[in-house]
Amino acid sequence: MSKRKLSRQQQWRVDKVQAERASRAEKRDVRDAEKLAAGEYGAEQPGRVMAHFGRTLEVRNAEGAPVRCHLRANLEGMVTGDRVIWRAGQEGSGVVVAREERDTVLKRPDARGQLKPVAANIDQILIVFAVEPAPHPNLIDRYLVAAEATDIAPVLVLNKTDLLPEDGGELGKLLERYRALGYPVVRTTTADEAGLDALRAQLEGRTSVFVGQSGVGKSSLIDLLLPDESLRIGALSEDSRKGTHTTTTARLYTMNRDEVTDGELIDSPGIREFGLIHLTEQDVTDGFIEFRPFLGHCRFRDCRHREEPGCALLEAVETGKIHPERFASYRRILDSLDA
Ligand SMILES: Nc1nc2c(ncn2[C@@H]2O[C@H](COP(=O)(O)OP(=O)(O)OP(=O)(O)O)[C@@H](O)[C@H]2O)c(=O)[nH]1
Ligand SMILES: [Zn+2]
Repeated sequence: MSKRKLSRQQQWRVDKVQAERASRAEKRDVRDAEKLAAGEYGAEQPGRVMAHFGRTLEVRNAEGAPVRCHLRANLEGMVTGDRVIWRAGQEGSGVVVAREERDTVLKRPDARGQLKPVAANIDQILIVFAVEPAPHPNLIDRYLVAAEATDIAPVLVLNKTDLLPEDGGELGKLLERYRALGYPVVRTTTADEAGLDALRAQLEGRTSVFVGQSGVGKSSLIDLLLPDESLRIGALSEDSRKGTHTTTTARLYTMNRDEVTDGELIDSPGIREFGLIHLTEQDVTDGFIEFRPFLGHCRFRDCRHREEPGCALLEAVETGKIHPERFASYRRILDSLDA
């Protein structure tokens, strides 16, 4: 009895809080609508979301300057990288009135395990690995599968090439295998001036994210690419001092060199960990791009490509059209899903 009463009271409180929130949002929307109608906001213009803090967005205007904007109440779920339409208000702030269609979207599971967008309009995922700690080929394949599932182009970045033996070693051979599959491969080292030249060329004119296991040098690379580092680190630590969640939300950085904009990075701790997310068996099969010509050609329609007679994938491995190590890696990733 008392339990039911309590829960009814709780329900009442929840309803009240929600009603108040809706009413506030509605009032703000009415105010916005009035201001828009009264011409208090400027003309519609394009912008890009650089960061977001709840319903407040940092939007980059056409001149590249940041503008603090709020969202109209009917808009939801903006993420860093979104292209938006906004209108300037008074005192340098603005209001976002629409979101443009996304080319791509990167998702991550939230605390409840549901996939949520974290960044949009990314052109390429840079999978960083290093001579030290050496990558397990299985790990590279896992990242590639996760990238293929997003439709964002993956690029392999081998860092710490200063530690590579003269002949390129095993890693050199491994890289050639991925290059033969059609993946771009870029070599970097933070140990010499020209060590990032190839990477810079790959980043030019595109929006990129860096992913990869701990210790491969992601921070070192990003620090060199964004020499305005003190600003970046300052912003992060200031936010964490305030105890907000800002450090975990993604931010878009523009790389400026000699006054020329040569590329954009979207970065956050969550994005760096991308690739170790949950995958389905279908994602894994689709993520091995060289399997594609053989899929659908197995004798049995429900072939799981284990020991089935007439398996087109196993035949392709036999005849050397699929590398046995890639196939073994495929099996290992599938087995890890079952576990
Ligand atoms: N020899 C060599 N060492 C490097 C190079 N790049 C980075 N390092 C070193 O590798 C270590 C790890 O670099 P980080 O940049 O912290 O790696 P990270 O990927 O950001 O690691 P997490 O922050 O753990 O995700 C540091 O001691 C760097 O100085 C390189 O090109 N050559
Ligand atoms: Zn098969």
